Amino acid sequence: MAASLSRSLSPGFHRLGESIRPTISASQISLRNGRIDRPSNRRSVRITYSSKSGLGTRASAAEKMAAERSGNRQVEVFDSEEELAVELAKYTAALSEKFVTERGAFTCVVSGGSLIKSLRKLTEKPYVEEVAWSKWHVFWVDERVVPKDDPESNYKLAYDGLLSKVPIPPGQVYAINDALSPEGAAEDYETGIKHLVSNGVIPLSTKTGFPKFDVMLLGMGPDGHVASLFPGHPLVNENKKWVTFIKDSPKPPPNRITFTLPVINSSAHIALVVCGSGKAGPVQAALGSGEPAQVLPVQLVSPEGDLTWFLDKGAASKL
Ligand SMILES: O=C1O[C@H](COP(=O)(O)O)[C@@H](O)[C@H](O)[C@H]1O
Repeated sequence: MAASLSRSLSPGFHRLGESIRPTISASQISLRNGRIDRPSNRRSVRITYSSKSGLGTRASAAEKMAAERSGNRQVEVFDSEEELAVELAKYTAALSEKFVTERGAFTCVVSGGSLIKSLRKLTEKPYVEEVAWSKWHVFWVDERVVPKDDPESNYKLAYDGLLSKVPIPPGQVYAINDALSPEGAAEDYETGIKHLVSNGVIPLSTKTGFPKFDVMLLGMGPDGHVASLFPGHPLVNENKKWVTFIKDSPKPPPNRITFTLPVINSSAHIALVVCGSGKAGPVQAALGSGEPAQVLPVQLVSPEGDLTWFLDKGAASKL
């Protein structure tokens, strides 16, 4: 496992519970089995929903079990990506404070893609100075098996956009070994996580026996893929491994490793961050009344902890 950067220790962050939300008309939102909650002092629409997924009638038993998990589900819709980014930084910093206070470490899993740009506010004041970066442990939910300086590398994306700008100790940034084959890199990443489980950095879920990360900050592709789990691909059904590989990714590059759904769904918190009207269809399938031709991976994201959707108006336009 590789590491990437180093700087000094920062004091803890103390902003839990503060709230600044953007404006959107509640009349723009409707949701099957959902409830719109818009207190007068809030500037975004918050939707709390009781239906755990939009799986419809085609769901398998495993899919329905995932849909029955018990954490809170919340949807936040923002007027713009800029406003979403402000709130995402606040959410992430608050979770960092919570877990650092509770257990002295914060395990944060990131995806690649547009998510990283939406984390940019963490590199600005007050977060850059006040978050307890020295306690962070950073992982990738998926990674392309390419060199770390390749433009396709999720590590490079995160390094350039976030990790090079905040003082996380290099030994706590867990990149893949890109010198290995996809099979080897997946096995190596899983071995590294097992080591951190045995060290007590990552707990195991008492419900599932899979590693329980504090937060996963996930993006979603326009086809409804999350991590490198693509619609209709057999990897979606992997239920034993923690990390697996794909050599025929429909989105280039073809060679990738990815966390499996049981690991994703064992998380304490998941943020699904989705922007743009090009992604409104899968958002509708997961949260609204859409019935896609096949079950989409995003519909199977159902953590035992809390799930918060961060949507801009475009992504929420079909709700
Ligand atoms: O290939 C990937 O795509 C997804 C979605 O990316 P986006 O740019 O459409 O947000 C990303 O979440 C994943 O980590 C990445 O490997």
